[in-house]
Amino acid sequence: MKLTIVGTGYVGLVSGVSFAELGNDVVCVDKDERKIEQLKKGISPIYEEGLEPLLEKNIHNGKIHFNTDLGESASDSDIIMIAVGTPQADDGSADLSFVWAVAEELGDVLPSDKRTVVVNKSTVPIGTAEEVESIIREKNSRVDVAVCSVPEFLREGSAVKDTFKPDRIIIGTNVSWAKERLIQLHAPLADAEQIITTSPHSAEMIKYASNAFLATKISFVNEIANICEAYGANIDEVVQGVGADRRISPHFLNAGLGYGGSCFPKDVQALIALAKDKDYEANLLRSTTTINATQRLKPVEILRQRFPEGLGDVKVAVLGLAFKPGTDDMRYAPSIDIIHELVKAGADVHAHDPIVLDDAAPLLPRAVSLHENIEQALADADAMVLVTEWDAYKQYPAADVSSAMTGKIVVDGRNALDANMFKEQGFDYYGIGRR
Ligand SMILES: NC(=O)c1ccc[n+]([C@@H]2O[C@H](COP(=O)([O-])OP(=O)(O)OC[C@H]3O[C@@H](n4cnc5c(N)ncnc54)[C@H](O)[C@@H]3O)[C@@H](O)[C@H]2O)c1
Ligand SMILES: O=c1ccn([C@@H]2O[C@H](COP(=O)(O)OP(=O)(O)O[C@H]3O[C@H](CO)[C@@H](O)[C@H](O)[C@H]3O)[C@@H](O)[C@H]2O)c(=O)[nH]1
Repeated sequence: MKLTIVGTGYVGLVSGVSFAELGNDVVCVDKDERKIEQLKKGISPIYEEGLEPLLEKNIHNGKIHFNTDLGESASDSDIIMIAVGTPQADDGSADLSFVWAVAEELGDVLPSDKRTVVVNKSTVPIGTAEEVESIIREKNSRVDVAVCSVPEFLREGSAVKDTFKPDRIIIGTNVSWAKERLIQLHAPLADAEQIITTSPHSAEMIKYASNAFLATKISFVNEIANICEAYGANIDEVVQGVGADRRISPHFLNAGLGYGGSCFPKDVQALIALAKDKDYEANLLRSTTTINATQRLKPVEILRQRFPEGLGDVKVAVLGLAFKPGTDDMRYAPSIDIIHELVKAGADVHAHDPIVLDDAAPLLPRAVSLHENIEQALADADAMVLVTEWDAYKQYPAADVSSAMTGKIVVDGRNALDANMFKEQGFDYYGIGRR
């Protein structure tokens, strides 16, 4: 099939490369000329395992092309996917201006003599597919188009794997020819029972509900971890016991510094705003966000207690800047808030990340020192705070941490370190819900 994908962020690029790998002819379009120039050379603008080899291979095979102009491929495509950003607006709702702009453009370029499926892959409020279709039809009343919702569920850091091994594919449309075409496109990726067809409204809600549930699961386990701490119970043992109930499952129950990234924070806010538009107060989701905002500052709270005289001149090594391992994405990363708070309190902060340093700098206070190797960040530190659980940190010997640092305080914000190893080295170890 011939596909055009609009937007080459995580979703557009990973989908484009994956559908090309499956034998489709793909054109990825982005307004960002610099990105398109890089992509034409096989350079991925994002760090994502397994993406660049697939990109190079499919450029070489001629299955994927890149363009800044939507018009060139749109008139010839069987399916056009919208994968542009839907960031958070000031009132918490989803800012749909990029989606509306693409809809306007599609109204100008879609042909009247060919059936085109337009797919919304971006995460958007209920009713957006309908609205995109009316914008297109207002511009061209003779157009033969069906606008559908096929939300994306990939995770950063495992995006390629998730695309080729999805738990489910949601196809939201009430138009039978569009449904058939979309089932045919996605069939190589999933078993028939994994392909769930719904109305566009339900598909749009499935995406928000999935992210809101997962975010709430994280805030739930963090709340339980905080209560564990107060009473001396251990969250690892508690999760093992709770997660053994198959109705709950042990997955996505890692206590830590809460969720960050480009999706959960904005999507939970967008769902709260969507409910409010219909006069419904989403109280559970509000609690999810409140717990999350407090949780990320736990390391600062712990250090304040350890240094009651204040953090002035206390040297703190912060390990990990990206919002999670396996990505260079800094969007809503806990490290940003933690470092800002530490610097505000007068601490001398030295940070490290194996992937993201230069791109992180503009988001951090100027006073922070960024280091390319772990040893430099740890040198003479009074305390170490692990923010992102990169393998490099998990594998770093406690004895080496001990010899590099002056102090003996370690705050393991992701419960990723071996507490006993650190205790054996004489450290005061602080985990989340585990001591
Ligand atoms: N990042 C993820 O892991 C993920 C996963 C699932 C769903 N989503 C959702 O998918 C959507 C895209 O997310 P992302 O992280 O890939 O986005 P992103 O913001 O990283 O990238 C979007 C791209 O779209 C381009 N763009 C904007 N307007 C354009 C236009 N009119 N024409 C052509 N290109 C245009 C931008 O230049 C940018 O390169 C969002 O709604 C997001 O919530 C993201
Ligand atoms: O048990 C857990 C699991 C995750 N996290 C945190 O939650 C955030 C999100 O993690 P993850 O879901 O792995 O990454 P994302 O790439 O943000 O993916 C989420 O957001 C995407 C965008 O909508 C969806 O497509 C995915 O299905 C959904 O998992 C990160 O900060 C993690 O550190 C925890 O604190 N505890």
